[in-house]
Amino acid sequence: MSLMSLDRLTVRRGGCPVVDAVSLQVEPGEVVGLIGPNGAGKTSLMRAALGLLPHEGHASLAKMVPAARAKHAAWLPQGREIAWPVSVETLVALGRVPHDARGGPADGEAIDRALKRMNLASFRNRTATQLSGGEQARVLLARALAQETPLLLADEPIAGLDPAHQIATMETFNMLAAEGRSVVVSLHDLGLAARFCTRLAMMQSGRLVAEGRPADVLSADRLATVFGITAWRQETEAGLMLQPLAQSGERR
Ligand SMILES: Nc1ncnc2c1ncn2[C@@H]1O[C@H](COP(=O)(O)OP(=O)(O)OP(=O)(O)O)[C@@H](O)[C@H]1O
Repeated sequence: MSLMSLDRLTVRRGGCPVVDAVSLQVEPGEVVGLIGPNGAGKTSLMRAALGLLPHEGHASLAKMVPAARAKHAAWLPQGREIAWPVSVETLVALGRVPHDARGGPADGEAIDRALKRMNLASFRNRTATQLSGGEQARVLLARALAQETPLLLADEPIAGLDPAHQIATMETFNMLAAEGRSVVVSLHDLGLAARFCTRLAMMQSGRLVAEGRPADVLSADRLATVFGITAWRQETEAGLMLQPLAQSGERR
């Protein structure tokens, strides 16, 4: 059974479709990378999919009542503002609000798992607002992980993380997929998208222009016409290795 289903999802802003009739299914065990240049519509697509933006077409999550949706899908938005000077543990515990365990052992275990997954166990008692930008980003992702939902939607979760934590975060997404959960993640790092996503959905000007295996989606032609770049690319046993090299000037 699909964890998320979009059928001709359309979002209009100022009369223009910024998401244009996108259809996408997400099955259990997938890490779906949403890629595309700035302004392609990635954030709008995820927000509309969650019912956070007015839209046309069908979005399965948007149809759910909020209490059920919060148990089904966690959301990590692009904005990383932490408003209150609470401890890291308190902030991560907010991820348990949709569940009914009322601070019992099940909540404690979920919080521990999320802190461990984001390598934050030693930060547990630190004040969240006093952490570095990258550390705060990891805490907010831990809060989403503590929700322990079948589906996680994350908007540029590795932006601002150091290389080790970027890789660790992508590995965490792969671990969730191995457990039968799924992640939809927007990314600008095409190299990490190629290596760690099981499937890529490429957007351009609101439209889904390609979808499938990273090695198929990230063709030299699409890198030129959608992103305006050339790249070194090689298929290996570990997946597609890709390094952007230069602007190609061919972007349409
Ligand atoms: N509140 C708004 N009002 C009008 N237009 C908007 C609004 N928010 C976004 N847009 C427009 O919608 C389009 C898609 O924006 P969106 O944020 O979904 O793109 P994105 O692919 O996530 O971009 P980025 O990679 O830069 O984060 C852009 O052209 C943007 O200018």
